[in-house]
Amino acid sequence: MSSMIEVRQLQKSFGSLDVLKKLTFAVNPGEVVAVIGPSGSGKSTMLRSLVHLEEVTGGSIYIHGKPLIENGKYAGNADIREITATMGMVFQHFNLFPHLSVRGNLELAPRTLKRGNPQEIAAKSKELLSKVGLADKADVYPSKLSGGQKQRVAIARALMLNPDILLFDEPTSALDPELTGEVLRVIRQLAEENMTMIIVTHEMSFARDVADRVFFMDNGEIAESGTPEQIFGSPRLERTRTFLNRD
Ligand SMILES: Nc1ncnc2c1ncn2[C@@H]1O[C@H](COP(=O)(O)OP(=O)(O)OP(=O)(O)O)[C@@H](O)[C@H]1O
Repeated sequence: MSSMIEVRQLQKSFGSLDVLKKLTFAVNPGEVVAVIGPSGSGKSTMLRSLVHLEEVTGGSIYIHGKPLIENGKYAGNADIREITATMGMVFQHFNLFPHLSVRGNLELAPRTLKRGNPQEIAAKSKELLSKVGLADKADVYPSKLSGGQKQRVAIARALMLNPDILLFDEPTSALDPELTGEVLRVIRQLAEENMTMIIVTHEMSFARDVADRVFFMDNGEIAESGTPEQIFGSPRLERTRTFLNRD
């Protein structure tokens, strides 16, 4: 089985600050990986590097075995837009376009990339809004939605291009506590449907429940990785335990 995504020796520096220090990992199809770790450990930068929102300073990224980046350089023969379109990203602050309706937000990327005709794209956006429980909000503008609704729109939007992998950067951190459940339920449902996902989160009980594997990032490295039982249960994992107890 080839990996959905494989990362080798990935490095990222901002000036003299080494934010990612030779990260190496692979995620298999259908796997859910939760990434936890202290603030500033490089979790967001790692996700942003995967989708080409950051220029890395070294290492390689392969998507479905196809090189996106090799030895820090964008692989010449790869169509970066095609490869990164196989990944959907959901941000902490939703990043919806305020001037577009909910449906407009969903349909912009597939229309721009000409993924289907307008009728097909409209049918898909309708289907995905139903999936996240927002069928009645298609014509509403983001400013009229709650944070939980905005994040569910963002998830539906990320699904519009049929991504092979979804990346979540602290999807519930900007939400009032009573709104996190509705977003976590959607993510849990995607996990049950075998969507491959990497989820950066501070929701420890959610990570424990939904993840097949947990990465504990510390200071630009994956300090520990293992099943939720190993990460959350083992007294051996000293650094992780200190972090979990502090949180
Ligand atoms: N554009 C940038 N320029 C300079 N430094 C940056 C930039 N983006 C991130 N950093 C630094 O990189 C380090 C890692 O940041 P990153 O946001 O990836 O951490 P994180 O683990 O996601 O933290 P948090 O949990 O607070 O979101 C931090 O020290 C941060 O200040």
